[in-house]
Amino acid sequence: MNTIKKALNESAAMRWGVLLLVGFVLSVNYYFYDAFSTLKDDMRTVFGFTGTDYGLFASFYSVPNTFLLMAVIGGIILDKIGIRRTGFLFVLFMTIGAFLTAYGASDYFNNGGFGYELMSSFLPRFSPELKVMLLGRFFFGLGAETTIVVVSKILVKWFNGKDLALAFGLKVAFGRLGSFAALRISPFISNEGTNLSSAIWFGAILVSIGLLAFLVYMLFDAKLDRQIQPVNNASTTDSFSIRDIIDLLKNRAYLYIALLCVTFYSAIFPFNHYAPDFISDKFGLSSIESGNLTSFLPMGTLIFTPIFGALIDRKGKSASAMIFGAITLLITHLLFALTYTPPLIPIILLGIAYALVPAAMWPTMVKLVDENKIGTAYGLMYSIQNLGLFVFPLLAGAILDATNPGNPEISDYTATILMFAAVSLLGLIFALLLKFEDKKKGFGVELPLNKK
Ligand SMILES: NCCCC[C@H](N)C(=O)NCC(=O)O
Repeated sequence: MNTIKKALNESAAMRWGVLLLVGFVLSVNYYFYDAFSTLKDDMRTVFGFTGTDYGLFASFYSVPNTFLLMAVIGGIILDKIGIRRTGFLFVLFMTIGAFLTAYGASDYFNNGGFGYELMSSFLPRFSPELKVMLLGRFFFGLGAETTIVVVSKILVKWFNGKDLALAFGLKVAFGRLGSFAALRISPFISNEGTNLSSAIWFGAILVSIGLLAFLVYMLFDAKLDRQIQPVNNASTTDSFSIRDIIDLLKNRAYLYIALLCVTFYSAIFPFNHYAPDFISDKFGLSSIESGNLTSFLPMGTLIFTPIFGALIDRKGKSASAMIFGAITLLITHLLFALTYTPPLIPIILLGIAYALVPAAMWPTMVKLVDENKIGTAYGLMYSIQNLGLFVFPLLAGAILDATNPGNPEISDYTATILMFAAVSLLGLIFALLLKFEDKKKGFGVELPLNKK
C-alpha cells in the first residue's frame, strides 16, 4: 500500500475548495468597494454630497495605498511574515473600515451619536458623516488592497504550474460576483435613499463574514505549510531588501505592466463609480434600472475571465490579449462619450476588455518575478495602481461639477468620459511597449502558462 501522503495542494478538490474560500473574501471586498456607485444619487439627496464629495469618498480608498505605500508595505510584510498573519491583519482592517463607513452613514450617528460633536468641530466644509465615512473608506482601502495581494500569493502557492491563469481568472470572477451583487442589492435595499444606511450596514456585515472565511482558510494554510516546508526549504518567506523594489522598477517589462495596470484600471474602476449615474442621466433610466444594466459588466467578466484564463494557460498570447483589451476599452469610452449607441453594446465591449486584460496581466507576473518576491511585486503594482484610483475619481468628480454647475439631478458626462478615453489610450501604449520588451528580452510572456 502506498503510504506517501500527498501535500494538500496536490489535491484538485482542495485547491478549488481553497479558491472558493478566499474567493468569498474577495467577493465581499468588491461588494463593499462597489456598493456605493448605485447610491451616489441617494447620498446626494440624503447627505447633500456633491460630485466632488462623492469623488473624494471613492478616492479615499486609495489614500493609504498610495501615500502611505500600504499595498507595497503589505506585500513586503506578506513576503516577510507570511500569508496567515498578514491576511488576518488586513482582512481585519477591511472589516473595521466597513463598519466605520456604515457608522458614519447611520441614523444614530447623524442624530448626534458618539463622535458627532467631535466630527463637527473641524473642517466645516465637510459634513460630519462624510468625515467618518472617509475614515472608514481609508481603513477599508488599507485592508482591501493588501487582502487582494494576499489572495494572489495564496493562488501562486496552491496553483503554480497547475492552471494558475484559470485560478486567477476565477479569482477575478469572485471579485466581479461581489460587484454584480452590489449593483443589484445595494439600490434595492436603499430604496431611493429611504434605507440608505441599511444598504451600507448590509455590506459591512458581509465583510465581517469574509473575515470568518479567512480564519477557516488559515487552518488549511497551516496544514499545507507543515507538509511542504520540510521538503521546500527555500521557504516562501524571505527577508526584505530595498534592492527588491529597485530591481523590480529596473525591469522594464514589470514597469510597463505596472503602468498598463494603473492606466487600464483608472479607466475602469473610477468609471464604474459613476457608471450607473451616467447611464441613468444619459439614457433616462432609474437608479435600479441603470444599476441592473451596469451589473451586466461584472456578470459578463465573471463568466469570461476564467475562460480567457484557461485559454492563456494553454495557448499563451498574454501580451497580445492585453493589447486587444486596451483597444476595446478605448472604443468603449469613445462610444459612451460621443454616441447614443444603446448602452448594452459598450457595456459588452467593456466586459470583454475587463475580462481579457486581468486574465492575462495578473498571472504574467510569475514570468517576470520569483515566487518569494511575488507579494512585493503585486503590492508595488497595487500601490502604483492606487495612485490612479485616487486621482481619477476625484478628477472625474471635479470635471463633472465644473461641466454641470449647481449639482443638478441630471448631469452631462461627456467631458468626464472623454477623460477616461484619454487614459485608455495611454494604457494601449504601455501594452504595446510590454510586447516589444518581451520580444527583446524573451521573458516568455506570450508563451502558455501551463508549460513550465
Ligand atoms: N477592492 C476592489 C478594487 C480592486 C483593485 C485591485 N487593486 C485590483 O486591481 N484588482 C484586480 C481586478 O481585476 O479586479
